[in-house]
Amino acid sequence: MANPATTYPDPVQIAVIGGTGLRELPGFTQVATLSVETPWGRPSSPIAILHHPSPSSGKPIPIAFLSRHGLHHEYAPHEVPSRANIAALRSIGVRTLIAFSAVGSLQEEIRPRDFLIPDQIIDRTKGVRPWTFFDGGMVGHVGFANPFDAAVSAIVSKCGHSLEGDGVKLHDSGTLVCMEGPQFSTRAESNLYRSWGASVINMSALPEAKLAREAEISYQMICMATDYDCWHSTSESVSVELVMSHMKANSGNARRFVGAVLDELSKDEHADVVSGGRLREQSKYATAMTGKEGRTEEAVKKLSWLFPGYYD
Ligand SMILES: CSC[C@H]1O[C@H](OP(=O)(O)O)[C@H](O)[C@@H]1O
Ligand SMILES: Nc1ncnc2[nH]cnc12
Repeated sequence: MANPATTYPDPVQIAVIGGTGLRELPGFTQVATLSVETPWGRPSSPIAILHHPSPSSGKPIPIAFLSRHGLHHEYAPHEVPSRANIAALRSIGVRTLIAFSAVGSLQEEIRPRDFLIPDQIIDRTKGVRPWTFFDGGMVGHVGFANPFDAAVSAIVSKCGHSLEGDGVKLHDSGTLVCMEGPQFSTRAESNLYRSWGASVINMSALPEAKLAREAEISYQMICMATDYDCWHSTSESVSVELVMSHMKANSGNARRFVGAVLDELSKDEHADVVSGGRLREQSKYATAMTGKEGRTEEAVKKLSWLFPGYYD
């Protein structure tokens, strides 16, 4: 499209964050490109609004697409402006977020090019990434025992299995280690994570998943293994070349998988799941602990941008 619109009139409930090797979703009609400025700065890329026909009603369903590392992969994992990304998505109405990630495998049976839907995360980031919206005069605590959304995960899982036999191999659960990077792990670290029973490793799930939870957005990551990290005795250790070669070779399957998930989420029968009702107003109560006298004007202003009406 030569000149897509710069505004979109309706709330956009579903979004995809594309990671390494998945910087766009071809095959959809792009109807708008939004540049959103948030109190936490600008997102890592403009937000593309894509139209996707609902398989149940035929109605066009809007999908937001954001590129985690920027349009040209210019943001390292620790530089990704996750607060701006999540705030911008929430501000346009997003309540369900599918995040894609290239990961290293920590288990023999999770082979390069296999997909995995994680259900747990171990945080190995180093506290250098801003990781909460609730600071500077508004304290808030949200539950994170289950970092991913079980209802969305069940839908993603069904879609992945429907593509099996067609080149897609899916693992339904697993623990994801999110490390700081940008350097890859040492062999001792890789073996330590294996001894903890972890399944896969990346540098991107956090703070993205935590911020999505604070912003009341149901979040599920789809991982695609691109290497055996550096623990495997017979495989070559992870490198950018190795990651990109598997990503490139399997990008058709990755896109088909995400497309199938969007097809399914766009069905009327999932309207409740997609609208994120389970988390609605969670953050209003999570932040109610700071008395009005203790709140700073700046924190209230920023959080009121994210949650209009919560602090009136
Ligand atoms: C290029 S290898 C390391 C890089 O790949 C993954 O990116 P993403 O999660 O955005 O697909 C990993 O998390 C690292 O950022
Ligand atoms: N081995 C690895 N470690 C961290 N992030 C990755 N992304 C892809 N492979 C990875």
